[in-house]
Amino acid sequence: RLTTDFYSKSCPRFHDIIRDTITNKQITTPTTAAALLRLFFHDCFPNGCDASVLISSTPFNKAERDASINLSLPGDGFDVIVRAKTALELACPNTVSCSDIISVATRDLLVTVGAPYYSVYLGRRDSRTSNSSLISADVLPLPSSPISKLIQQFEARRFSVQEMVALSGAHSIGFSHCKEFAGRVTRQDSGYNPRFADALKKACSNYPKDPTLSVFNDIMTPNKFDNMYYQNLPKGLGLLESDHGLYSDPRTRPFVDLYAKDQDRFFKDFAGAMQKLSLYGVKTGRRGEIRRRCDAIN
Ligand code: HEM
Ligand SMILES: [Ca+2]
Repeated sequence: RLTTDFYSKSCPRFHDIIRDTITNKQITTPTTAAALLRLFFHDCFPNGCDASVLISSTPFNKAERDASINLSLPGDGFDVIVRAKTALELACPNTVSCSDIISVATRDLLVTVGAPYYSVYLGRRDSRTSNSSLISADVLPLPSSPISKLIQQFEARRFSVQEMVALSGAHSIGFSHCKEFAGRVTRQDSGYNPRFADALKKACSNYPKDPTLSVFNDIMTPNKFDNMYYQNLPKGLGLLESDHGLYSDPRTRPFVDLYAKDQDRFFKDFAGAMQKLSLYGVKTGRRGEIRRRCDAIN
């Protein structure tokens, strides 16, 4: 029941306003694209794309964004949505949902860093709840999880093994904090390229004292969305254990090889999987609301 032209009458400048907002933000803060992409994943994957991750906690409710796995979600992802919502409320009050804004802003930011375009269907409504306890029941993938567990988590949401590998291409941009992979750096059987392991040891040597230390997910082309992520994996240049696992496991490796060789195929499959992710568990009609502010239920 969602349509691509949902706001064409009620808010004709919808797409222009989002594009202006994300362009300004990405120029001043080039980490925004990766920040919002991860935020979008953490909104959609647990309970559907309903902007539940944007809700702030109150004295009576600990919200999703304060679940421990979400504490590292970068502020710039939240900020770009606040900016777009503010501009859209001025142009078309009480009309555009926060979940539609996240979906389109993510797509538009991805395009600015070189990712393929895909249409985003619109008409989502926003959740009326957000509860951190839902997130702690490990519904989001952990870098230390075995590939079998990751496959299960994606298949439980009707994403195939191939779609999981394509979506993991998101790690073509952005960075990870040292604590997410530091344990792997000192292991002999880590699968890291030895020179890469040495560089990581150096980069992270002070991480217990400085938890902000982080490393690019794709050391070769960190700010460009491309298939380099897959080319890195066979060389031992995958940063997270879960990245490396996609290459070492026979169920996922054929897709890593495919995408490493064929960027067009990767782009086609990534675009399809992102469109599918953006439709996962969406709420329409009375199951949701158009939030007036993205960080609070009406
Ligand atoms: C397959 C299982 C996955 C695991 C285990 C995983 C895990 C992680 C971890 C631990 C980080 C580092 C976070 C930090 O230190 O701040 C990260 C970063 C990131 N993840 Fe994933 N992720 C997975 C799949 C995905 C998917 C499907 C997407 C999007 C479609 C995604 C998008 C991102 C992005 C864009 C970043 C960089 C964030 C930034 O630079 O601010 N990840 N991921
Ligand atoms: Ca959600």
